[in-house]
Amino acid sequence: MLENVKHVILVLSGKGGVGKSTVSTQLALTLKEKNFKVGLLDIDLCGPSIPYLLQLEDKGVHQSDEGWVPVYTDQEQKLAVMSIGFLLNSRNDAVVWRGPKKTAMVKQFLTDVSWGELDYLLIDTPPGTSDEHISVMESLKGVKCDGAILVTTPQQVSIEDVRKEVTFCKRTKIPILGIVENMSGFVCPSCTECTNIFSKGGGEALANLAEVPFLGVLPIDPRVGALLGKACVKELPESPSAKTFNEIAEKITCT
Ligand SMILES: Nc1ncnc2c1ncn2[C@@H]1O[C@H](COP(=O)(O)OP(=O)(O)OP(=O)(O)O)[C@@H](O)[C@H]1O
Ligand code: SF4
Repeated sequence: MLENVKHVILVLSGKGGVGKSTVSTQLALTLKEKNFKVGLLDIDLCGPSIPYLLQLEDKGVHQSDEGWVPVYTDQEQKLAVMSIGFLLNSRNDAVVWRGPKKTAMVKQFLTDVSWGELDYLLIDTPPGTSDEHISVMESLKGVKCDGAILVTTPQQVSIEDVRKEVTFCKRTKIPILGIVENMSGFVCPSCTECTNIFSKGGGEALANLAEVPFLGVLPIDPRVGALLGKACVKELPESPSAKTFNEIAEKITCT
């Protein structure tokens, strides 16, 4: 139920493993730190990683008269989370479903979860432009979707895939809020020097080419990978990643 959800934002990536779930999770935690009421919906049915990234793997959802009650990360109920991972018996269980069943599940997530009042609902999608994306777009018809954040890494192959996502968004008329370049350089844990392992600036170049906003760069920072449930902006406030997460949150919340 999205009636009382003010803003819906999709997080997309063309390729797997580029850090889309990390960006979704940290963005949700950043918005929570800024005192917004936030929801995080993980519709990556085959590889749900949000329960792990938020250390909620032992949690389950239950049904109420109003629908599925999401899992809250905190007592004040400022961050609500829903994932297929909460419905599986074990983290080793796999979802081996065909398209129509996946589509039905995604629709159910959008219609049957009792989100309550939310300022922002972030939807972490599976990589690519598959059934799940298309069904989310269909289910979101009539719902105000603010747009999509596209996550890429600096390598050419990832940039090419995100280019397809740009085309997908334009075709399905989803506004693009901007592109984030993740794993852009490596922050050494010993001296915090940032070294560019791969080429840099591909995400920004693509953003310029596609005429969409560039939201910023996030370096590979082992400290960020290890945060698991903790907000980067709170735990590592001086880090380059915290700066970028704050900037992205500001850009999103002022539109
Ligand atoms: N900026 C970063 N610094 C350090 N580690 C990172 C960073 N971004 C992502 N990671 C790590 O890389 C791995 C993959 O990230 P994540 O699960 O967010 O990717 P994804 O794009 O959502 O993958 P999937 O294909 O499962 O959807 C995780 O172990 C995560 O902790
Ligand atoms: S980045 Fe810093 S700590 Fe890491 S190897 Fe280089 S100089 Fe040493």
